[in-house]
Amino acid sequence: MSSINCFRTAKAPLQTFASVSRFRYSPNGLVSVLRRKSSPSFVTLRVVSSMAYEKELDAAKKAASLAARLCQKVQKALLQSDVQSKSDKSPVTVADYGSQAVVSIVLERELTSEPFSLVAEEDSADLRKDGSEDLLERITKLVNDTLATEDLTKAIDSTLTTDDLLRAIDCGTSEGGPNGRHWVLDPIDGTKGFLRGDQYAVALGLLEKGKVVLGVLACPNLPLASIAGTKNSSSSSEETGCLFYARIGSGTYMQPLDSKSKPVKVNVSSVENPEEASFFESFEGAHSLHDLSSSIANKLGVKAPPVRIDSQAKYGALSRGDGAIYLRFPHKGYREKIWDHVAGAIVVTEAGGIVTDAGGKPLDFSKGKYLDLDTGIIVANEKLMPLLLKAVRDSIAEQEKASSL
Ligand SMILES: Nc1ncnc2c1ncn2[C@@H]1O[C@H](COP(=O)(O)O)[C@@H](OP(=O)(O)O)[C@H]1O
Ligand SMILES: [Mg+2]
Ligand SMILES: [Mg+2]
Ligand SMILES: [Mg+2]
Repeated sequence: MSSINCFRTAKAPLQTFASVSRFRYSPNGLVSVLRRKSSPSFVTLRVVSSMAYEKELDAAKKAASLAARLCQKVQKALLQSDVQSKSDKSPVTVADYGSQAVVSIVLERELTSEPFSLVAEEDSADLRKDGSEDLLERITKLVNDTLATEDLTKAIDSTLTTDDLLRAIDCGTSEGGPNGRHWVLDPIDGTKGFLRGDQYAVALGLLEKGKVVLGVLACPNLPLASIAGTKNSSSSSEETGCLFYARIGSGTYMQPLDSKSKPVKVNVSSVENPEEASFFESFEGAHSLHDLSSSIANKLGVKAPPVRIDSQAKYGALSRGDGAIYLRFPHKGYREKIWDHVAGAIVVTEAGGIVTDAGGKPLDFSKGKYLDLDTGIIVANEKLMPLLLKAVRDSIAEQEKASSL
């Protein structure tokens, strides 16, 4: 077992190190593992910096909050004509495109010093088709109005043209992958929830060499108060609008979306007895096998009915302990996208939760746009996870046996 002198900043110049192998996470921030040429078994962990990604996080919070402001405006005035159905039949709205443009413009202006790679859900193909001119004008106006409400460090020298808008939307065509730095954006996660007037989120994360290093979730319709015990949170009349954010090694925080009031550090539920636990799942039965989730919950001994809400707002609610478990089992053949989970995953893990696939493997965001995983995604705290994994295994085995008869 190689001895590791933890967290001493490497004194020797880098060339004496044979290799700087993969990054590791530590309470002190991102560390790199350095192996000396002279004694490869002796490694030095170098704290890359406990303040790593601070300016990226500030930019991400600003971008997601501004994009959420645009979405709130559209949701309020949502006209049926704003709903376009993309070739893949999922409804896409003016706000989806506007939100993606705002995020890429703000990130590019706030982080000028580095190459900018964005993996995002939307692209401009439908907006470039004949007959989309009016829609394009409306989105451009919406984005200009939204940007004008914020003093960006690099002021926008002139209002955006429709070409600028298309370019901003198409910034998001990176494929991601295991090398370098990639922003990952879902401009509106939970489009169906958005159209229904329920939960949705602007979800923005950052990958460094395939690992999530920061995430922001802007959840305009999520109540600031806990939604524990509610069925799907949309009936609440309390103050709504939450911004969750997390940076590797630095915990998860939540603040009201529209105010500068002090953020509070949040932690996942500490429930150890499954009978006292509650679980979250997709509102949409088309997105997750509700019967499998309920059989797992029964096996686990969970008494409370599921809380069904749209989008990664579920990860935000879990990070502050509103529920203890999240179960997501897509129907056969569906491939999860990384933008549906990057931001939510780190918001939960930095709040003390565990996010894995149904086989207990951590999610691998380094393989491009898709998450190839075993069956589904499960989230719980450290105490419940072993029990949950067993209940998942047993339920899936039962279902496979029943379907083979
Ligand atoms: N058949 C399916 N199975 C699982 N997820 C699906 C799905 N069809 C769409 N989704 C994804 O589920 C996301 C919403 O998650 P949730 O079900 O938790 O609300 C959608 O994000 P968008 O709304 O950004 O398209 C979409 O990417
Ligand atoms: Mg979609
Ligand atoms: Mg999504
Ligand atoms: Mg989306």
